[in-house]
Amino acid sequence: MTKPVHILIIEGRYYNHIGDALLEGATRALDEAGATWEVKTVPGALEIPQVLALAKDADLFDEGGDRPFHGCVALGCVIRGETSHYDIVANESAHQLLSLAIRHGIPFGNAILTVENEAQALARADVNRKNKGREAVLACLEVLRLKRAFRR
Ligand SMILES: Nc1c(NC[C@H](O)[C@H](O)[C@H](O)CO)[nH]c(=O)[nH]c1=O
Ligand SMILES: CC(=O)[C@@H](O)COP(=O)(O)O
Repeated sequence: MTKPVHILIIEGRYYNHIGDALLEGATRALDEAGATWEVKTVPGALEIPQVLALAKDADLFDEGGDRPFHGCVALGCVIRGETSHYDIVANESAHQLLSLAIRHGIPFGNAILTVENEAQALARADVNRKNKGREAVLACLEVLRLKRAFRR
């Protein structure tokens, strides 16, 4: 029997209520796909690429492993403040995550919201509205499907 797809969710919890909604959307989508997952929680978006790098260094994406991860989904929310810090957190988190994903062939879906205000964040996290947690899961699973197809 083939093992179910196993996904590493790394979530930044800078805004807890937004995080709850993103995680609900992501895990529901994984359930529907018959996938399993493990969640690692960090304070903010800038810690998410660090954890993905550490997981890669620990060989957790190695298909030969006992319980490898087949992909990664990042959840988080960056809301613009008064200073330029927003640009660093928003751009660096996305850039570093994509770089790691591409360099190491890790199927990856990004639901780190980058928004102007809380209302925009709520609309995008809410499972009954834009449901970006789900969108990131579906993107990750689609890249995994293509990765496997390329190897055949
Ligand atoms: N302002 C936001 C942050 N900032 C925190 C950083 O991500 C990081 O935790 C801190 O600089 C310590 O290294 N993080 C978010 O996820 N969202 C924000 O809006
Ligand atoms: C995106 C952020 O880091 C943000 O919360 C920072 O706010 P500020 O620019 O007002 O310090």
